Amino acid sequence: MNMTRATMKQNLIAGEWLDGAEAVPNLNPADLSDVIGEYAHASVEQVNDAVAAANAALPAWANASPQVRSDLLEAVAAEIFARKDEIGTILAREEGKTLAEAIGETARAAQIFRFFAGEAIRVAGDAIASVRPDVDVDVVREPVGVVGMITPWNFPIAIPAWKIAPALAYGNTVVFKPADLTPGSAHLLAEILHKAGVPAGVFNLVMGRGSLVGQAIVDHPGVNAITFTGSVPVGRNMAVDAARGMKKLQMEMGGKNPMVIMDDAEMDIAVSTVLNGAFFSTGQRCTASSRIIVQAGIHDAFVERLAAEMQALTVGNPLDVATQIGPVVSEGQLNGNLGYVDLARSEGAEVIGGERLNRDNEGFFQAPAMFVGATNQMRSSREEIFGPCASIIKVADFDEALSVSNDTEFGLSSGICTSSLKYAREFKRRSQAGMVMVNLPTAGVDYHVPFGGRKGSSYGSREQGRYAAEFYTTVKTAYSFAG
Ligand SMILES: NC(=O)C1=CN([C@@H]2O[C@H](COP(=O)(O)OP(=O)(O)OC[C@H]3O[C@@H](n4cnc5c(N)ncnc54)[C@H](OP(=O)(O)O)[C@@H]3O)[C@@H](O)[C@H]2O)C=CC1
Ligand SMILES: O=C(O)CCC(=O)C(=O)O
Repeated sequence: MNMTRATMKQNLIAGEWLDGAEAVPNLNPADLSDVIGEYAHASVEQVNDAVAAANAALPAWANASPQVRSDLLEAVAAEIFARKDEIGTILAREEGKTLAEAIGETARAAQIFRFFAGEAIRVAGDAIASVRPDVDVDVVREPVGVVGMITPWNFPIAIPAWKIAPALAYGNTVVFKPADLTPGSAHLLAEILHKAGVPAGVFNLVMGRGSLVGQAIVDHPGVNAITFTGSVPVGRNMAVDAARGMKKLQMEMGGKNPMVIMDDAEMDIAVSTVLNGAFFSTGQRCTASSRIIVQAGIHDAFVERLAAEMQALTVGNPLDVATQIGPVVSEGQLNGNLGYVDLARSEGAEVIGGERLNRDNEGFFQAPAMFVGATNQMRSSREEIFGPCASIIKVADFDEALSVSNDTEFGLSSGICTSSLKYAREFKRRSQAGMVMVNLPTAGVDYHVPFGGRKGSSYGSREQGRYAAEFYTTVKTAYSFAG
């Protein structure tokens, strides 16, 4: 590999760009001959330095005027917007989603920074009458402190944006570890924050493996709060470690999201909703529809239409404009997906699609898959696959559809396609999920409203929108007696 130190992307610690303990090349999952860059993995000592810098920078940033914080976030938003094609191209190359999806995600990151530029100047409290005479009670929101952030590879700029923007808006300082598979978009975001003038130590980037760099952040006594998005197993262990250190914690994890198709659904809407929700972004969305629960009367016609349209999807290089489905993010993830395809078959489902596809330069391509005739008891219908695979489960009526849809350890997103107001209303009320969609895909959410789930999918308060303040601020109740 013809790489020089000059191309290496460094960590940002205390306002300085620094080499790490080792430099690791990152490859394009669609084309293994494409080396996107060489990224510096931070050492544990560097994590300690980043936490120290974040603590040192905290008092000044927490007391900076809201206008200063707002201006910074606005500048970051403007720069991301201006460079969205360039950033989107790196994102598509490192993660594998299509260029259109990658540019769309980048624009969404910019919108998130712009939204929190506004929120920074809207931090409000309460003046509450005391039960005692001549006593005033003020309830104010203050920053939580140093926030450690650990993010996954599947939304490598939007998820960091929806953690970093509110953290900075509310006066916190940040130590951020992006996913090892997708450091490129995170590094560009760090460059933009630095260029926009984020004070030294207020924002720190430490790249590297979760087991080392991520764990060092979670275990560090100088970190006050942890926000994590990723898998359930990693999240479970992290929760124990964070609780041991008495840290505030927010976690968004997996899903096995149901999409109910009722007999009275509009067929075009049902098919396009499932194509998008189950297979776009290669199914690599925690909000992806992975259990399609179909009422008996529409089942066969729906399956026939969906199979035809799924098989017509163009799988290929994300940089080709004709591509609708890019590669799986890594060989490990691809092998996991293929294992679930075999499992579904062995459990008795009829598998349509799902095979590995050979393309130039040994990319990790897989045909989207439907597991027809699945039951909700099959492991392939219960465990998160995180790939372009959906179980198709036939049910008799609305009550069975609702019961199957809630019969899962997860509770992130759910949906129903129906033309009945009664079913739509009942589903919205009784679905055990944090986000419920009617005639819309389970994935693809707005950037300014709460995001998060229930049961095994989430822990702690919501991300995004004004609800993010719950995590990124702590409430102080101040009493005063004028004498
Ligand atoms: N609910 C939600 O909002 C979302 C949930 N997800 C979930 O994320 C998963 C896919 O993402 P994936 O990146 O594979 O998830 P992982 O849980 O494997 O990794 C997530 C992040 O945690 C890091 N990490 C791993 N081990 C540790 C550790 N011991 N201590 C601290 N950090 C650690 C990873 O580092 P490393 O760089 O080494 O991988 C990565 O940065 C899916 O299960 C998906 O459902 C994804 C997006 C959104
Ligand atoms: O569905 C979305 O828009 C975002 C969901 C997300 O963050 C994810 O799937 O990882």
